[in-house]
Amino acid sequence: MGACIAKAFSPPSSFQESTMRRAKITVIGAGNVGATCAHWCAAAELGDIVLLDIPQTEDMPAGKALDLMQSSPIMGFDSKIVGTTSYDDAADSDVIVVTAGIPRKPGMSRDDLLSTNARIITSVGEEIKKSSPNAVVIVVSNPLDAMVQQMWKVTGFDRSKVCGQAGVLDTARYRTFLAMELGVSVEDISALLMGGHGDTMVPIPSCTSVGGIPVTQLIDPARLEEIVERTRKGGAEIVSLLKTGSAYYAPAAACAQMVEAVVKDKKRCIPVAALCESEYGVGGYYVGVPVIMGSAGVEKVIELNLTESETADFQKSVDAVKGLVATMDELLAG
Ligand SMILES: NC(=O)c1ccc[n+]([C@@H]2O[C@H](COP(=O)([O-])OP(=O)(O)OC[C@H]3O[C@@H](n4cnc5c(N)ncnc54)[C@H](O)[C@@H]3O)[C@@H](O)[C@H]2O)c1
Ligand SMILES: O=C(O)C[C@H](O)C(=O)O
Repeated sequence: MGACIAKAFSPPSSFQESTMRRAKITVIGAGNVGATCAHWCAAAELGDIVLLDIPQTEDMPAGKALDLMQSSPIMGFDSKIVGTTSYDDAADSDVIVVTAGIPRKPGMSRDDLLSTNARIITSVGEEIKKSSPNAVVIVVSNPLDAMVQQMWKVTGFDRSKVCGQAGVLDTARYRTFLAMELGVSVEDISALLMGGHGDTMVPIPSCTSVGGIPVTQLIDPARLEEIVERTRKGGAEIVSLLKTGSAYYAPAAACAQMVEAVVKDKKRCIPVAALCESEYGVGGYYVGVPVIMGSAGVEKVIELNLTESETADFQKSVDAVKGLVATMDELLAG
């Protein structure tokens, strides 16, 4: 009888000592956006995931990580997910998504989060600098453009390694509304929005098409402006519906797309909050622009020829970001 019992599987040592390793993805902030981002990244098997939150949350990150792991046999993924409150577990991450911070509630603007979240980003940035000096850092916390600027300043990382998620989400909202308007597949809509993650975001109609057809041939200017306006206020629309916080499914999916661009070196051409120096004459601020994103992070900022009115709107958006960064610097100095 004993001879029939199979021996416990013991992999050959070459299996155990494999030098291949999966990407290490850390998501900081295990709340709505963070946990959902971990979910999308695991489901797409982008790498092994560390879900990190503050010590006050005690076992919450471990609970969410274990719950996610237990979905793996059903969903069919082998990513490992660890929940923690210690940066030791996040050491030497390849990609870090930062969702730490408070979300807004109805009646608040993203800018109302500035003071609290700037302090949170400062402390998170100091930990990242120590524990994962080679990571590509994708900031999500709001107000986005100021938070990513602060993360870059605190870590001192190369500008290619620190970026912000906003444009992928804003563009996805725009594509969703255009598809709803035209009754076509979202997959056939290609669009670009630039500028800050706020009410001043700038649509670029010459870069918006439906199955290759310029959108301006399918939707009249007045209706298109209404759709753009709904997109600009897309975050507030979700906040007013949810009442307890802000959007997370689409934002988390947007983060996962950026993580995928890095871990698979996809060279995606997507809108990202990137540090623009001479580009677009911005002079050292983070703002949403089209970039090439791959394993090195933001590998190139693409400079477009904008029309006169697009340039004026983009400048207005950049000025709003500069004003917010100045206020943040004063708050942090005070
Ligand atoms: N850029 C975007 O497109 C976008 C989209 C959605 C949300 N957001 C922003 O993302 C942030 C998170 O939103 P949410 O809905 O996940 O909020 P949430 O409250 O559900 O989760 C935030 C988590 O961050 C944690 N946290 C706080 N301080 C921390 C620290 N120092 N270190 C680690 N973790 C910390 C909290 O404990 C909490 O679990 C908000 O600022 C929100 O405005 C941005
Ligand atoms: O609107 C918010 O506060 C969250 C996020 O920036 C969004 O656009 O959904």
